[in-house]
Amino acid sequence: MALDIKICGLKTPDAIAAALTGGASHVGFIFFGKSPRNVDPETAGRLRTAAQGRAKAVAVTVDADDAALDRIIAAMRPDMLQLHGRETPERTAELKARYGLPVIKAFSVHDATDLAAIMPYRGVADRLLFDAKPPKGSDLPGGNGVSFDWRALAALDGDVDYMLSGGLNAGNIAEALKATNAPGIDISSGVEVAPGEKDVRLIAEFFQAVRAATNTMSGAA
Ligand SMILES: O=C(O)c1ccccc1NCC(=O)[C@H](O)[C@H](O)COP(=O)(O)O
Repeated sequence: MALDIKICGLKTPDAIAAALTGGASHVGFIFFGKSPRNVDPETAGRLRTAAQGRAKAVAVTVDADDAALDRIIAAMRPDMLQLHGRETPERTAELKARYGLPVIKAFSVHDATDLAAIMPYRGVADRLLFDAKPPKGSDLPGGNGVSFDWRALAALDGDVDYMLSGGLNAGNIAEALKATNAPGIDISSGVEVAPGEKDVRLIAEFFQAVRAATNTMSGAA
């Protein structure tokens, strides 16, 4: 099965073009005021057109209310919604029904005990995303550029569809894929030169590293 690759926190046409050229399956737009990657819905709506028919455009929100989500959905027309806050299973189901969109639910992980949190979301969220816990003092629930111990995911049932996230970069993606065999990966800070500033060269290098890693793994199988 092909590996899904989400480049998240995109804000410029150049960065989106680099993500699509590299072969991103998903491109993510952040709607969170405190984030250096925050975009307004209208800007995201213009930017996401480049991805039409090439990659899924994901709206990333954090405990957003209906009014904020209505505006995002109307202006951006996302293919998927990513819930990166404390949205309950009930709220997740409600949003899926309200917008008729597939939902990615994010979970923060430190060790295998954190995986118990996913149980009530199974059959509700379409996909899970495992991210590291934010460092102390961070204002951001995601996009912190920190990893968790990937061995925590060894306890997962084989049929859980998820994206591995948190502190990935060209230097560690081979090890991350080897440790987890994740069906999808998600990256933001690892392709930036400063918080919120994507770099087209780093994006290209990340895709190269992913290709090298997956070629090595398929050769070894
Ligand atoms: O990236 C942000 O600024 C952000 C802010 C608020 C909620 C979620 C956010 N990012 C969500 C993502 O999917 C990131 O790609 C993920 O957390 C990984 O980020 P990184 O560790 O920087 O690669």
